[in-house]
Amino acid sequence: MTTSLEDLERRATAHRDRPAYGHDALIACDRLVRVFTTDGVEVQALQGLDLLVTEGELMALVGASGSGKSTLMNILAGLDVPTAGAARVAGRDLLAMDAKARLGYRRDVVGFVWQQTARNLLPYLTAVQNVALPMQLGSREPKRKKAERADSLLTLLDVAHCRDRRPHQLSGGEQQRVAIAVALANSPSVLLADEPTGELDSATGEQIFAAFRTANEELGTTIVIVTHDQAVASEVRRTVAIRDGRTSTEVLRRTQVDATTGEEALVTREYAMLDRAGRLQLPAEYTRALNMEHRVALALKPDHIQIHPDTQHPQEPTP
Ligand SMILES: Nc1ncnc2c1ncn2[C@@H]1O[C@H](COP(=O)(O)OP(=O)(O)OP(=O)(O)O)[C@@H](O)[C@H]1O
Repeated sequence: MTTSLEDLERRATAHRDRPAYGHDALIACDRLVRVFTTDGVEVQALQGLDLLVTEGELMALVGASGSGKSTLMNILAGLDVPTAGAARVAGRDLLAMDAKARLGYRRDVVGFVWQQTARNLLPYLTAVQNVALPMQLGSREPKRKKAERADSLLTLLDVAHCRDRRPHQLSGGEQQRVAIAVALANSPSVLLADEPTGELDSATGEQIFAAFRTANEELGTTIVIVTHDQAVASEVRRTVAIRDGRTSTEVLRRTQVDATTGEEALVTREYAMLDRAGRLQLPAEYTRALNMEHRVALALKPDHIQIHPDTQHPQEPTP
């Protein structure tokens, strides 16, 4: 079959008119690359990472140590700049911001909660003073309004009783809940949290996760949590796994109501990410189970693609 000039023109027009990648996402990372060079040695922390997060989502990022999670979080937090690719958060281009725009971005667009409780709060300020501080640097609201907002955030996160205490007079869990209130002080579009339950026991970790859920449901804040905590990862609707500096698989969870019994059940489904070049990362446990290495056999079916081990097609002898 030959392709006419009209066909080519039609295809080119359709391609041009397609909305840009991630146009309706709040966070859009497109082939993000971050290379670190130390003593002449290059480390590719991010190797073309694609990630879309929609407004109002509460999602988790998981991955082995060194897979690039913190590198990604630092970029999204405006603390680091990618080497290549594109990243947009709430309409801001993270590669094109000058120092002033970056400062405004960190103050007004994103809030962050770090694993080390000590990094989140100033030790010589009380809880309510810690929450009020970003507001003083940020919005031009009257002082009374800011004080009211600081108190209502502490109440929302169930730490109103800690109002006049300094961080060392708070438990680890209370410190993290106050830290979430600080991160929400300037009503950011996105709240980023890097291992926020990492230093806490599992019961306290659950309380912290409940605080994130409250922030997401009550204030509509979009939340991205990096976690090793399986309990947190399995409570969110979407968990994205990062492997070798790329997003590899994604687990989506939804509640399904049985039509006859009316009972609710949680349905979980795992997906592999298809990047814009058509590359697919198969989960390591799948490829290991079927001894898939180097090459797999593909077959296109009407509604799916089959992937088989390369047993019928032995490897070409290497020269
Ligand atoms: N500032 C830096 N200079 C040099 N290499 C770095 C730097 N930051 C990170 N790396 C390297 O980049 C890779 C990704 O690191 P990153 O901290 O993003 O991983 P991670 O998934 O957050 O790991 P962990 O779960 O252990 O925190 C690692 O190989 C790390 O050694």
